[in-house]
Amino acid sequence: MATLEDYPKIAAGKVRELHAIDDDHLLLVASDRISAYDFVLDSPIPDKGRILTAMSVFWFELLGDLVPNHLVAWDDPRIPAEVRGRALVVRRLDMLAVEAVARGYLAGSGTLDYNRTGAVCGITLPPGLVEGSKLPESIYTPATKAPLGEHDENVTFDEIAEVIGTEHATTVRELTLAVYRRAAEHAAERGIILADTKFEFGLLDGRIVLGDEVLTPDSSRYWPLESYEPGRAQHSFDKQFVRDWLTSPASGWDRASNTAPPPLPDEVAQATRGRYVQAYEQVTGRKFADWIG
Ligand SMILES: C[C@H](c1ccccc1)n1cc(-c2ncnc(N)c2C#N)cn1
Repeated sequence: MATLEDYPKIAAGKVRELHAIDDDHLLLVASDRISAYDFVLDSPIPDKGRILTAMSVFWFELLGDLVPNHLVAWDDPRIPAEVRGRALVVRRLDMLAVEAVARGYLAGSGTLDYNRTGAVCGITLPPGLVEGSKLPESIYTPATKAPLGEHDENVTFDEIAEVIGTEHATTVRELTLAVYRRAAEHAAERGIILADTKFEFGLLDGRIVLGDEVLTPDSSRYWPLESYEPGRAQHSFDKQFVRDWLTSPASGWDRASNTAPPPLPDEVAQATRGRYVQAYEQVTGRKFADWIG
């Protein structure tokens, strides 16, 4: 059985790592780390890596008829025991330099751009929209990847086409919107608003293939349908307990101080685990207890 040390680390994000298995395969590892307010917290959320990995596997299977993907295996002897259930064997792709974002609702940087310009990524939106507004139709709002810890930069379709070519830029836009719309419809039927999501695509033998994690609460905004109310920041399905505790007097933390947040109380970490489990079971109809690792 392989161990993680056998696989050289080739990339690291805030909460994930990417290792090389061989020339054609990578190991995509999800940790139990959680980030909030642009900080990676000291406190892990038990099983977060396994839950989000199980979610990606579900979505890859559900959406496989819309777009080919890089997933090779999730239960495989190449996966070290220490990361089993929170690691995927994936095909090595030639990644396209675009953060392929689809938005069905106005939030975050989308609201910021809209308030400044009336548009997002060059797409003019109707007047009168507010934080959380549902858009008349979902839109493609690509971004360029920023260095670790900085926010990606929203750009226009033409700016992306300059970088990856019009043909690939067009295919990425079509796939991003089609996959998001299908996923958002599935989630909405199960009481979860998928407000937006970010995909990464790569080339494999000249074909465009969906990579990375997909449609997880780390790559998407998950809002509980029952508390949806345009005009304010929406409750995060998974991160709201963490945000509420960190911004409460109980934490003793001052968000404006730009100092690292304190560790979470166990009950906040456990309640957050519960929200990830609930999101998984609500979206997939599967029991997390049945997942490996
Ligand atoms: C942004 C993301 C990342 C993940 C984990 C940690 C840091 C970054 N990433 C994914 C690849 C990548 N490269 C080639 N083939 C692939 N199949 C993938 C994937 N997935 C490169 N970077």
